[in-house]
Amino acid sequence: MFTGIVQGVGTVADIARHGGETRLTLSPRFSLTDYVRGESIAVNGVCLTVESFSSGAFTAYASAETMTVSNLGLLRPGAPVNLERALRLGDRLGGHLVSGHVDALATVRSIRQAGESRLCRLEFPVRLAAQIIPKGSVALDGVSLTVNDCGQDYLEVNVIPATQGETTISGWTPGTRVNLETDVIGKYVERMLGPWGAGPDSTRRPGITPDFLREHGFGF
Ligand SMILES: Cc1cc2nc3c(=O)[nH]c(=O)nc-3n(C[C@H](O)[C@H](O)[C@H](O)CO)c2cc1C
Ligand SMILES: Nc1c(NC[C@H](O)[C@H](O)[C@H](O)CO)[nH]c(=O)[nH]c1=O
Repeated sequence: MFTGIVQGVGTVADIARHGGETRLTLSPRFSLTDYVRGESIAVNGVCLTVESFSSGAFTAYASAETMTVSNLGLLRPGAPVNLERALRLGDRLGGHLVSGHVDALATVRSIRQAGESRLCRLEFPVRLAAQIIPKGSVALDGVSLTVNDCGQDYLEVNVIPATQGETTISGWTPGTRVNLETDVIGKYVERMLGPWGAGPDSTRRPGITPDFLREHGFGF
């Protein structure tokens, strides 16, 4: 688990393709020394397992699925990535609970300056709409952000100067593809509500209607 409080940026040092799978070598641009083989590190919000490490870099092996679902498949040598080590029990939960399982790619549609902040609007697949709510949290490229505003296929986040300075978000431009992880609690709530959930219009299930109640013995 992670919290979406990115610890620093790293550089993609090497990309070695093995069919659809890929071995990534990543160099943190900050001090990261006490690695443990097998530990989890979120790279742009994608949970990866540390395979090997040296003083200035570590390697992780990404599956074909991971490379397809996330933007790791779009990276080129020299690209910057957000890095976060796994949450240690007892640490402050400064962001929100992030699993490191990316749900989909979102696309940056517009960026507006608002004072020193940047209002970024991104488009996401409609199937995720029920899991994204105003003032809820999302992880975008592994960064925990509050949803300012949202609709069926878009969300807007306000990126403050500190976050711009400590993450790759300063490099976003319209068209940038970003890893989106929705709030894990929203996923469970949606699943538990099952057929009664309020999905997006295109997938809406029947809901609790007077007819539904009558059919199930709640006559009135
Ligand atoms: C603890 C943990 C470790 C993971 N390690 C890897 C890994 O080494 N390589 C990989 O391709 N995917 C790994 N994944 C899955 C990966 O994060 C996932 O496929 C993408 O986030 C897309 O959903 C891991 C997931 C978790 C939760
Ligand atoms: N919730 C918002 C944040 N949170 C802080 C970032 O997650 C953090 O700065 C980053 O992970 C680097 O450590 N930042 C915002 O700009 N906007 C938010 O809504």
